[in-house]
Amino acid sequence: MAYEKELETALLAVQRATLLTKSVFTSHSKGTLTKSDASPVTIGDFGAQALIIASIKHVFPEDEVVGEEDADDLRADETLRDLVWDLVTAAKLEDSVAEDKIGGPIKSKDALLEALDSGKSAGGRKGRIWALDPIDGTKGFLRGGQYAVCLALMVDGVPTVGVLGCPNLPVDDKAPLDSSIGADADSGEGKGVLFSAVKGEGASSRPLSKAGLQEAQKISMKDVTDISEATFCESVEAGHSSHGDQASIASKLGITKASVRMDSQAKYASIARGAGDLYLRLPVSKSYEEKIWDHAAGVVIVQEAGGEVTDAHGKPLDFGIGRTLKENKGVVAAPKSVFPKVIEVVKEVLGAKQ
Ligand SMILES: Nc1ncnc2c1ncn2[C@@H]1O[C@H](COP(=O)(O)O)[C@@H](OP(=O)(O)O)[C@H]1O
Ligand SMILES: [Mg+2]
Ligand SMILES: [Mg+2]
Ligand SMILES: [Mg+2]
Repeated sequence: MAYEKELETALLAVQRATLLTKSVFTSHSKGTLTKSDASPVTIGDFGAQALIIASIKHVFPEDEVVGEEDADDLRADETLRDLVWDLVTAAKLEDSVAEDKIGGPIKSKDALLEALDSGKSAGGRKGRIWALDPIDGTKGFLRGGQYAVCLALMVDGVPTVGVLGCPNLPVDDKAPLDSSIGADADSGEGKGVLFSAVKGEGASSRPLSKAGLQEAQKISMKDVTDISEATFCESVEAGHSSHGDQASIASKLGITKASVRMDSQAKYASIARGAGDLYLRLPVSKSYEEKIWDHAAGVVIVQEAGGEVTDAHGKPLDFGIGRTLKENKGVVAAPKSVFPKVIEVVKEVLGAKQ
């Protein structure tokens, strides 16, 4: 199997970091700050990024990382730094062999800051670069809804290994999606999944565990024959994608079921396992550039589960031009069989607005 060590490292790193985020949700104040773009960030985001980068650098010291967060806020605030330090030292996998594989605990507060600051790669078309979103859907995380810990290895600008930790999705790949999934999904019995894919080798899911890795099972998208029966997923946040355009597209496709709204790349995971069918993310603003860490892992998982993903104009997403998808606008993901129909209608709806 290709990229075996990369996949194992990514799975263990994401598993450990996802446990950290759960511990923030249940027992700490979330230490929420507001970033310069007015979006929230928490001690969970900082802790998860530091732990994942430390894991990657332990196994693959030469690899670069494009990570969403950095250590500026922690360098400026000792109390915040101490909170994150307590979190990362408590987040250990119970299986010591697994924990050792990703380097064991972070050694010092300086090492914590260094790891957190090692996600500053500019990205690019050459070599091995990891794209990391320590908590995707921070707003969902704060609400007790869906969120995901997201990590992908890009090789020469192409997402090649992808892992998503989704603590609030049901373990059962067949569990039906309904609108409550995005609203009140706090982790309980039967929740918590790790999704993964390696290019050319299919996609899998496995239950999240506190120890080593559980056994995986293959996942695939649903074989949609009648598009009007499809379930479509979209963001909870109206500021992240155009609910209005998405409703028009669904209506033109003959879809009568309400959309399932959920935060984060849990949307990619949910369509990849066939719980939903389509993911529509139509832009709300002309100037916003989608970030590579918001999509890289989800895209390879959907592709390997039998789906196609492009931007709203039908252009392939180009992950090789930096930290953002600046040559693309919006995202559309669907099973291959119905993708041409979906993108035709997306173009129609966008065209009518010109
Ligand atoms: N105007 C905008 N358009 C599209 N995406 C946006 C946006 N503003 C923020 N985002 C991104 O939307 C992500 C969440 O996506 P979703 O709506 O699918 O949950 C955020 O990730 P973070 O939560 O990691 O910051 C953020 O990067
Ligand atoms: Mg963010
Ligand atoms: Mg994100
Ligand atoms: Mg994030």
